[in-house]
Amino acid sequence: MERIMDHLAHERSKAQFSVEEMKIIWAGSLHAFQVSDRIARLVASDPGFRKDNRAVLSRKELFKSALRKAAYVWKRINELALSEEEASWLRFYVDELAYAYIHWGMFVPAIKGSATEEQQQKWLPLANNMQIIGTYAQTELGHGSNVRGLETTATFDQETDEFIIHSPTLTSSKWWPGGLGKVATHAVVYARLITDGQDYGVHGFLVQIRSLDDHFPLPGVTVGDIGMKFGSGAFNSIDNGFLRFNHVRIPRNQMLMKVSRVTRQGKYVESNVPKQLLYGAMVYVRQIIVADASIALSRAVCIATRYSAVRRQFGPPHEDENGKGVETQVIDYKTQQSRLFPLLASAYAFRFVGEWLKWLYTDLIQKLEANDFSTLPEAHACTAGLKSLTTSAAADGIKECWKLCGGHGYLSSSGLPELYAAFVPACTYEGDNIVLLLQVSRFLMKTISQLQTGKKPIGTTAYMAHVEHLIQCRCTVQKAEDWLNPSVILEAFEARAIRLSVACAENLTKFATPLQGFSELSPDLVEAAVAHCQLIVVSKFIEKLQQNIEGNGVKQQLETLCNIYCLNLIHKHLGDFLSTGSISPKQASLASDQLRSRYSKLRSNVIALVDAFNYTDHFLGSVLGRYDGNVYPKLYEEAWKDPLNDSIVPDGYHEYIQPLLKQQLQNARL
Ligand SMILES: CCCCCCCCCCCCCCCCCCCCCCCC(=O)SCCNC(=O)CCNC(=O)[C@H](O)C(C)(C)COP(=O)(O)OP(=O)(O)OC[C@H]1O[C@@H](n2cnc3c(N)ncnc32)[C@H](O)[C@@H]1OP(=O)(O)O
Ligand SMILES: Cc1cc2nc3c(=O)[nH]c(=O)nc-3n(C[C@H](O)[C@H](O)[C@H](O)COP(=O)(O)OP(=O)(O)OC[C@H]3O[C@@H](n4cnc5c(N)ncnc54)[C@H](O)[C@@H]3O)c2cc1C
Repeated sequence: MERIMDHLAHERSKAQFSVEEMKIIWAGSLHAFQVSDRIARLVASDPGFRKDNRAVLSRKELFKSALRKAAYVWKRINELALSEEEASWLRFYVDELAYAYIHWGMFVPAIKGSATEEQQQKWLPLANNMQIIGTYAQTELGHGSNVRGLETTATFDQETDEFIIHSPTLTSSKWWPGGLGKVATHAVVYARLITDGQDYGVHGFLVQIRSLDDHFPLPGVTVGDIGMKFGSGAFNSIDNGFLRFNHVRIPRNQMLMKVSRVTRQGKYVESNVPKQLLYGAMVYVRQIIVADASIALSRAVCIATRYSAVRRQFGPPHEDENGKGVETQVIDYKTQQSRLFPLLASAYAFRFVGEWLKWLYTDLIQKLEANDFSTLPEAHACTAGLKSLTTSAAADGIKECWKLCGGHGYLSSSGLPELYAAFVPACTYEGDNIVLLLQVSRFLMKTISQLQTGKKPIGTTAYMAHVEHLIQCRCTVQKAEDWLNPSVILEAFEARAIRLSVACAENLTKFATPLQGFSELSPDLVEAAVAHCQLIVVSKFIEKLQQNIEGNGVKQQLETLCNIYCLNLIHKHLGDFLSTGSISPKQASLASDQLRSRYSKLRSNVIALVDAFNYTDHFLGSVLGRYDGNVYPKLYEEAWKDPLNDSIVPDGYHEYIQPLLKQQLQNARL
């Protein structure tokens, strides 16, 4: 036991940089670090936030436990008079999916984004004080991705000055909204607005669904939970629900009227803001999900890295720091490094691109407030594309981390199965990842077509202004070290991205209609979108390194991580880089050489690099990822806690095992 604890300490002593300074870089600022650190410790030390028994709870127990915790979170926020920032950190570190995620993450932002000032003044105080609990009811049984295909209707009745909300078909039943099944009192419901016999498409409406007195559904409302979801724990603590309306009436002023409104006379009036603002809550949540992807991936990587340093298998006998003969740490196998280190680099890359995306979103909001809508298409493309890219990579990465931990990774106590089950739906919710990439490709094709009109591309598409150069340039790498030059990397990624996009644009012209072309070429368009999004991540990582980065050795570690992130992408997408002529086969081979050498350079720092995430053992929730590396005794201890071990002889022995054994014995005697 002692040896293992010493082992991680020895790993930490090998770090070539200041972990404390890296913690600040990871958190985003000294202030963010201090607040998050304080709240993380507060949560970890409070027995009310225990979560180690989640995997063995039944659905009902799990749900009730999540309700208790959500109420306790609210109590502590008020008792401690936490600021909004501190409250968000508290919810984050409690790490229990509950209705509050949708209430704060979607219901409140939907009101902020789509309601008029007057409506906000009425509804936001109620929501902010949790006097009402809200959900975001968009998806239906028959349509999720295709929002324009939603079937729920909101028909204006001029006589009573009300909307009649109705579910005309089974497929129009709302299906999936979180917190809807058993908790929410109100919902932002997306429905087709019909007035004067005309259908004006999907709009948002604020609808009360349960009584504030006895919590029963209001007349005309049928509501319930959609059932168990993948994995133990994970999303089963939340009540994703179904909802049907039978001619439910709401006052006219509960239509969210920022984008358009219906007058007392039933006239439909559009305002001067783009109708896409109706989808504003989705843009908001997508940028949060990118931040969440870096968190989820970094948790898994932290677990797999610490465990890989503790675990020993095979190998020529080595001497450890105390001169004892030991087997090889699995982290020293090159295959383990080539699977794990790019994931560590991705966690950092996604953290930085998430930080940038948060800035882009804040900038968008400021512009929208000044009636400047010019950056909305780019913000939509970036949030959609990066949400897709980072969640797909993080979900795959978590699964890889579980395999990197061998058999023990499959145990609930490793924390990895639940982390995977809780995170993988991020590839679907808030927009299916493929559908979102197709949105990005549409944006790219539009940008390319506008190049011919002389319109200058801006922001993340600014590189497209150099299309002529990027289409014919040749990568200058001649030796492995040349791959450490950020401008060489950037140009290779820009060339690959634009060449894939231009090829799609050219191929699209060969079809009878753009629609047919888009459909036939959609796999290619998705690849072009991925290349563009990877370029964004690469360029934001490189930009981060150009900032003033303090701390002993911190910048050097980030440079190594950046190199690994980029070179591994080249390695993984070699087909793209070679087929577009962005690099040559010889340069690809030099990139692989450089990648191997970066792994060796990173090796002695990896434990410190995961320590820099500053995750408490409570938050990690993993025996394999414990800070002290004391894995084996704790695994044994955890095993004893399983309810099956409550009794020596299992329940069911007398009914099913004993008679069987006796029968065999009798048969043998006969
Ligand atoms: C120390 C460490 C530090 C840590 C830092 C901080 C950590 C923070 C961590 C936080 C943790 C929080 C964890 C969060 C986890 C959350 C938990 C659970 C949450 C679950 C929520 C799930 C909720 C949902 O799923 S809600 C339902 C979402 N549904 C969808 O997304 C549907 C997808 N479909 C669509 O979006 C559209 O319908 C679309 C775009 C596919 C269809 O488009 P289409 O072109 O057919 O139609 P139009 O609608 O007509 O579009 C025309 C036009 O508009 C443009 N456009 C489309 N969408 C948008 C938009 N959103 N914004 C702007 N513009 C848009 C489109 O591109 C077209 O443009 P053109 O120019 O005409 O081409
Ligand atoms: C855990 C969880 C929580 C959720 N929470 C909420 C919530 O709070 N509120 C809410 O309203 N919704 C919620 N949802 C619903 C979610 O937003 C939708 O499931 C999501 O938008 C995907 O839509 P879909 O299910 O219709 O998938 P579909 O669109 O039916 O996708 C099925 C397949 O078809 C493919 N496909 C679809 N369209 C195209 C296309 N045009 N081109 C190419 N391929 C295509 C997809 O890539 C996918 O492979 C939640 C979902 C989950 C899993």
